Amino acid sequence: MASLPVINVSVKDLNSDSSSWAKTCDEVVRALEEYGCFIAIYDGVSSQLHDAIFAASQELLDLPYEVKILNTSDGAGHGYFGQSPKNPGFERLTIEKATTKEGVEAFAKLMWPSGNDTFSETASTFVHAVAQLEEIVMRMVAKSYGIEQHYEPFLASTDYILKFNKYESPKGDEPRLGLFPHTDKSFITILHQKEQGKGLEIKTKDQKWVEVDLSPSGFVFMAGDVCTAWTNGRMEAPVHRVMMEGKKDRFSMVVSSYIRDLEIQAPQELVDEEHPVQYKPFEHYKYIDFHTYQNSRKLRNPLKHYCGV
Ligand SMILES: O=C(O)CCC(=O)C(=O)O
Ligand SMILES: [Fe+2]
Repeated sequence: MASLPVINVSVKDLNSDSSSWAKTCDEVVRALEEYGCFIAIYDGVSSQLHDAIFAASQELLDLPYEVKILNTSDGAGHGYFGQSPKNPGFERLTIEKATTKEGVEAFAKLMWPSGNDTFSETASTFVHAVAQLEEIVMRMVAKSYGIEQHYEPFLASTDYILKFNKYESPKGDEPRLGLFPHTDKSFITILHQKEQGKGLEIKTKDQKWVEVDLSPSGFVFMAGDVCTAWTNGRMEAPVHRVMMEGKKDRFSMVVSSYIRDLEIQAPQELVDEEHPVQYKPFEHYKYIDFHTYQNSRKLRNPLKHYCGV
């Protein structure tokens, strides 16, 4: 059975010599062009931080329902999700603007009226470390495509959201859908999981589901729809879902990036006769609004529908 490429992007290994860096750039681009994602091995999240973020997740998800539903969102369609008859056994809380002190502290205050410094510090350290992974990999992509000067402005205009996901194990012996198939509406999404095991599945270009057996040191690095548009279709956001099997609940952490203030448009370097422009320029948050308010879930390809040429 096919499996996703595994690529070491640990800072300590990459800095050692530049030929390994160039080789890793190639691997990253090839994986993202072929699968829209890969498994990154990354040393920026220590095992202590791994344990701390999942302890924080447990503490958060253990809060009473009346508290968790205070996590609302008026824009990006995130906020609390849970106890839905359509998607039983799935629960999620979301911190918006999670790389900012205000974002994390406002969330913590909502959940724990007198604040929760340990939680805030852990969430903040984790999201910064994962954002660093995104930057490392996207610099490789930008360098390989010769579009570094187009990537640079994104760095100052990126919002990160942090999601805490819980999937209950199925009641009987039958596997159960934990999260319906979708592509992410982000620029990039990075996924991390508490314990070794399966759950996440990725659809390949030949329409086969690949099970992702993720280790606690692995991160699934995934292109979102906005990356598809920006790379002029070279890196397609993969359709993915969660399937639950066995007796254990599954916990995952997801960091997604959103580009504000800038128009999303493929750089000229990625447009030529062989690669005519595929998407009209658009704003990321307007695309999110479209997704939130126009019920785009029914569409087979929301990005094409929204801004396809
Ligand atoms: O928990 C997972 O592995 C997948 C989550 C996901 O696809 C999402 O939050 O968009
Ligand atoms: Fe997703």
